[in-house]
Amino acid sequence: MSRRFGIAPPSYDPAGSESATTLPVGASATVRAYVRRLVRRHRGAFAALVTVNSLAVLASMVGPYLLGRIVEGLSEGADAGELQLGRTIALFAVALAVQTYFIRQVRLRGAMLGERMLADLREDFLVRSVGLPPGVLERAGTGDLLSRITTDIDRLANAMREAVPQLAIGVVWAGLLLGALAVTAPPLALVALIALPVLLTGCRWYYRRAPSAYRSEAAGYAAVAAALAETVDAGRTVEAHRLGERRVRLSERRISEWTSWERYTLWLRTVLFPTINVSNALILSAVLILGGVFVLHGWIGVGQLTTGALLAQMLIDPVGLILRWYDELQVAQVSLARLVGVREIEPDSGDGALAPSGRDVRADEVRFGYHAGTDVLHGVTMNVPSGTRVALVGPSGAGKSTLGRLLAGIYGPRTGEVTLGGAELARMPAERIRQHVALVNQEHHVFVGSLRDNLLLARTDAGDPELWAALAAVDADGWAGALADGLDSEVGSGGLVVTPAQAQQIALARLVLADPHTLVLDEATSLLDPRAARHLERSLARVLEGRTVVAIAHRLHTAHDADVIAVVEGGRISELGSHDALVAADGAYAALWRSWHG
Ligand SMILES: Nc1ncnc2c1ncn2[C@@H]1O[C@H](COP(=O)(O)OP(=O)(O)OP(=O)(O)O)[C@@H](O)[C@H]1O
Repeated sequence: MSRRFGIAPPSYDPAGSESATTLPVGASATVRAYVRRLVRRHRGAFAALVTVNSLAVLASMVGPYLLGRIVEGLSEGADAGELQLGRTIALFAVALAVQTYFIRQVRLRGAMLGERMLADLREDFLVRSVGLPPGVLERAGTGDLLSRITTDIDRLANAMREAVPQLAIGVVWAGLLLGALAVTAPPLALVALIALPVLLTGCRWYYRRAPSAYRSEAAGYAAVAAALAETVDAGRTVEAHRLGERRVRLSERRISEWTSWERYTLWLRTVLFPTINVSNALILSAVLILGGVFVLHGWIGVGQLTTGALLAQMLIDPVGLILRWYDELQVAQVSLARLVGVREIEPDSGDGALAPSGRDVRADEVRFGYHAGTDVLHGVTMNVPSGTRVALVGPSGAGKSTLGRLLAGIYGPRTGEVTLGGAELARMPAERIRQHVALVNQEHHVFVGSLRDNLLLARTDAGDPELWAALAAVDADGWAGALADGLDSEVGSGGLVVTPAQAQQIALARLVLADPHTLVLDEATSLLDPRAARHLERSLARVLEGRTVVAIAHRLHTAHDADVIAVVEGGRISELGSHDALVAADGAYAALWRSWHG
């Protein structure tokens, strides 16, 4: 290992301490299978690239071959006439022109192949990420997925555009040169291979350490940037608490961790590059020295030696190309594994035949946790009959939102079941669940597009009268009607800037259109001004009318109005009953009510 000589890798590994990703990372076998499929899909383009590349390499061999013939002729005492110098020069010029043409073709086709593979990869990945089950994304958070879509795709873009085509070119190039060497002077081909063990040993040593070291170096740099950015962002707090010195020490520690990885990767390169140079020198000197000996013994001609030496010299370029891009490919492999990992998540399918026969929602002995081994809900059983209003109350972190998401079918329970009209939600296709149950939370995103597009998301077949009716139901027909382009008005970033209250109305209008009979309401701890909030509550009340509502109540007056209140404490339902019954029972809810009311 590297501890035996040179610099040992730093003991602190920032790559290892990055927050654990919750989306899976593809196993090596899966990544290899994906690459094989990708190559197979583009086999025609690969074959064309190999063909034009071979033609370019073959044309490049004409020069050494012609020079070898001249040297051979001279050594046999031929005169200028016999050497046909004019014809040789013309042939050389033609070969050069052909080579130039095909090299251009190689570049063009290489770039096109790279772009096509990249487009395929992007498409594969994006299609799959859009189809991820909502629970998976909720659990993993969008950060991990976003970093895969941005950083990992960027890293792969470089590999696809350059590394894959260049590696294919390098391998074909080196192979053809070695083949030509074997045909011209078989003993010289063997001699050229003398350098191989040196090269392979050096590369093996380097590539075993380099990928993880570069990852750690990159993570170390990210940690430096994060520490500095945080210090600047939190400037006032740092000042107020006199944290300056502590922040400087933290930055210094991060910088020293990063530079120790920089030093380590530099050390790796200081071993690799000389190894490559030594192998190159070894190839050429072995061919020249041993080739000279072979000529003296008469085993090969001096012309063969000339051609052989030139071909051996030409080998340096493709070998350099292979090593350079192999390095790049190692880094890309890590990103590819992260992308392929997303493809491994089972898409949300569900049992198409499963349909609810009723509107009652039931949770039965439900246990659920976000991480293996730690449950957030510990055996919750509750019944939400159609048309009732249930309020979930309890301390922060008790599991109210989690229970709400299970009742809305976003997550499936670890054990136990949640059913709607007797049908298990976890086995129902997401599309069908959405027709019956909706989760309403505080996020009211307005997508870039027309107001109509934003509303149609909820029900693609709705006509304009229905859209206007939905807007009227949430009190939004006034401002929407005043827009110059009506439903065609562009909203979202770049278009009309809608106020937070209007965004909430658009979200509620979508809900009216989707018309689910059951709503799980993760109550908005509204950041709106009181007038807008009152306005919105009126609209919301109209939307809720006649539906089953499970409200996660952050304000107790929501609970007061509910038919049934469930007190959630430590992942269990500790009390269940109407407001009056629970106040009379004088338990946890009564205490909460008194403290809030008092
Ligand atoms: N996406 C998530 N990933 C991991 N843990 C989570 C996630 N969401 C919630 N938790 C954890 O589950 C527990 C219950 O959280 P939950 O949000 O359901 O509680 P809550 O009663 O709704 O709290 P609050 O009133 O503060 O929203 C908490 O310990 C919380 O940290």
